[in-house]
Amino acid sequence: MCRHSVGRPRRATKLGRVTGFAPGPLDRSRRFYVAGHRGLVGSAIVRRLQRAGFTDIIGASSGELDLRDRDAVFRYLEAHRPAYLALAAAKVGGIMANNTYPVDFLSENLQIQVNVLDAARTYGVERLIFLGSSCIYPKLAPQPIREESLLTGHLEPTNDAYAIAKIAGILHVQAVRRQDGLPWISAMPTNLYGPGDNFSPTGSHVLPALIRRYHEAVQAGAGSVTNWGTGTPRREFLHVDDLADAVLFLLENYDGPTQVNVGVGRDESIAGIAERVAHVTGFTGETHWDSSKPDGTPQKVLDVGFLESMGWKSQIDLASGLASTYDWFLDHQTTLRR
Ligand SMILES: NC(=O)C1=CN([C@@H]2O[C@H](COP(=O)(O)OP(=O)(O)OC[C@H]3O[C@@H](n4cnc5c(N)ncnc54)[C@H](OP(=O)(O)O)[C@@H]3O)[C@@H](O)[C@H]2O)C=CC1
Ligand SMILES: C[C@H]1O[C@H](OP(=O)(O)OP(=O)(O)OC[C@H]2O[C@@H](n3cnc4c(=O)[nH]c(N)nc43)[C@H](O)[C@@H]2O)[C@@H](O)[C@@H](O)C1=O
Repeated sequence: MCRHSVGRPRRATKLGRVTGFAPGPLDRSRRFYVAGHRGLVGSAIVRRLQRAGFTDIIGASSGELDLRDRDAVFRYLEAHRPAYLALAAAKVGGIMANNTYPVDFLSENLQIQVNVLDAARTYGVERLIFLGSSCIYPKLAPQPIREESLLTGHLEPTNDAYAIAKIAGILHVQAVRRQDGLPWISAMPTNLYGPGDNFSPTGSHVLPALIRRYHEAVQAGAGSVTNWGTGTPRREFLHVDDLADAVLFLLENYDGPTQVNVGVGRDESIAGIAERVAHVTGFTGETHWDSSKPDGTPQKVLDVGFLESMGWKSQIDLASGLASTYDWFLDHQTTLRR
């Protein structure tokens, strides 16, 4: 097994932030593997890396490389030997998909993570970022949610299986840091949206679902739409291009065991979000709520103080992000991936 130690000795602070050690810029000519490069997040990371001048970015679709296949993953890493890796491949879905298929969300994500992280360790990936999700935090964590809230309470039942897989990923990265001294890190994004999202009516997250629903209502001349739940839960939304920027920022500026929250630090009710989407799509009818569908966690907004203390802040406000995502949806309606 290859064991690479990168950088000078480190000293951890309370949040695990490292003092006296700066990871520094990544070498733009070295190979960067973006696992999940066709997804919402992976494709945004590729765009960000290209803009930053990376010249050797690799990826493989799930058809070309099923990351649940351990032998295939090891063969891929052995053949390609990336220096850097962003793990943005996962089984991902909204509240209904998570609630309906918990075994798939637990099992597939554990397999993908364990295979990729083990192979990356074996073949000496020097810098790696693992992506989790804000659902790793307890359902009733104090808001805004700080990184220290991890493992302090019960999870939201609609996504507990997915959350457990993601928590295992965080621990996996921390264990590699402890055992091998590699400067691998984890980031926990809040709810994301943007170009390349999954707009499936049943499988997607709320924003793409509402964009499609309101758009189709306008097209059909419908007088009302019905959304899931009560509309009272509160969520925070980060544009995926901001997340991709944070991913590169963290790889170049952060080296610590604590998973880093990535968000905007502001939330809004789902009913408020629905009003925004109605406005963007030009829908003027009524909105109804189907309370037989799950609300999920009542509120989820991240404390982003840790990331902001390092010098990063989100740039894309929800109004303009929503407008550009709707434009993207209009341009890609006929070629949506789901
Ligand atoms: N979307 C969101 O709101 C949030 C996402 N995240 C995290 O970001 C990461 C990426 O999510 P997102 O981009 O939204 O998800 P997407 O569903 O858009 O993309 C997931 C990607 O994973 C790949 N993938 C899935 N299963 C396999 C497999 N068995 N083998 C190979 N590749 C596979 C897919 O490849 P292919 O296209 O080739 O099939 C796809 O490109 C996840 O870790 C997720 O937890 C975190 C917080 C919020
Ligand atoms: C990112 C995050 O995403 C999921 O958790 P979630 O935050 O609950 O995400 P969601 O976007 O699916 O729903 C947010 C809220 O919106 C309401 N809602 C209304 N109408 C629709 C609707 O049509 N579709 C959806 N999906 N939700 C709707 C819905 O009832 C809920 O109250 C998990 O996958 C979790 O694992 C995870 O990581």
